[in-house]
Amino acid sequence: MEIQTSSMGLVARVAHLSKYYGSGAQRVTALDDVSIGIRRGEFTAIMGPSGSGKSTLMHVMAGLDSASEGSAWLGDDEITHLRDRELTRLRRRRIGFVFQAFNLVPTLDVRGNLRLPFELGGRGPNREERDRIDALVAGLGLTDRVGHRPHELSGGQQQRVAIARALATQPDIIFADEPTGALDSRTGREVLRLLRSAVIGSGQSIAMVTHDPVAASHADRILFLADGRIVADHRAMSAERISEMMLSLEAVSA
Ligand SMILES: Nc1ncnc2c1ncn2[C@@H]1O[C@H](COP(=O)(O)OP(=O)(O)OP(=O)(O)O)[C@@H](O)[C@H]1O
Repeated sequence: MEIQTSSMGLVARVAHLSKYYGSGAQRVTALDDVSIGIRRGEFTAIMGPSGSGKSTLMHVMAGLDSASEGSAWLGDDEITHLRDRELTRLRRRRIGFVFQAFNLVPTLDVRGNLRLPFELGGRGPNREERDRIDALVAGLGLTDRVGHRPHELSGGQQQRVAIARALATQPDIIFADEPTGALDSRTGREVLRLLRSAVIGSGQSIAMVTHDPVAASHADRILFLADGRIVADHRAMSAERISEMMLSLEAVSA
C-alpha cells in the first residue's frame, strides 16, 4: 500500500503508526505499522471487526491517545509529540467530535451546548459565529428546541445538537465514533444524511468509526481494519458489499 508522505489534500494522516497496550506477555498490538491519510472534504468510514483497532486509530489521529511508534499529523502539523495542553488547544480549535452517547452537557440547554466550544476557548461566539450557530439550528430543525436541555430531547435530536456543536467551529475534521449506535435505523439514517450534507454542502471532512454497513454505505471511502492493519481501502460501496467484506474479515480474525 502506498505510504503518503505529504499532507497534500490530506486533512489527517498517520505513518508507520503502531500502538501497544501492556508489556511482556500481556502486550496487545492494537495498531501494527499503519500508514494512511484521510482526504480533505471527504466522508471516510473506518470499519473492521471488534478489536481490530478502529477506536485506537481514531483516538491517535484525534490526539486523544498517544502513539507507541510512528507519527500522526493534522494537516501539516505533527501532533505525535505535542504536550497535553497543546493537544487540548488543538482539539478545541481544529477537531470536532460526535460520539455514540451524544456527550452533551446535561445542565446546559441546546444554545448553551452549542456555545460551549467557543466558551471553552475563552470567549463566547462572535457575531458571525452566532449567525452560523443560528443557521445550523434552523437547518437541523432545532429552532423550537434551543431552550431545552438534553434530557428533554429525543436521541435523534440530541445527536443533531452534537453534530451542530461539532460543525459550529468549522473544524478541520470531525471524528464520529459510532454516531448512529444508540439510534433506531430511521433516526440513524437522518443523522447520516446530515453528516453527508455537511461534506457536500460545506466541504467538511469527516472520519467515522462504525460497525454498521448501512452507516458506512453513506461514506465516500471505506477503510477496513483487521488485526491492527489496514487491509482494504475502497471508494463508496453498497451496504450489501460492505457486509460481505465484514463477514470475510470476521471469519479470518475469528
Ligand atoms: N486501554 C487498553 N488496554 C489494553 N488493551 C486495549 C486498550 N484499549 C484497546 N485495547 C485492545 O486493543 C485492541 C484494539 O482495540 P480497539 O478498541 O481500537 O478496537 P475496535 O476495532 O475499536 O473495537 P470495537 O469495535 O469492539 O470497539 C483490542 O484488542 C483491545 O482489546
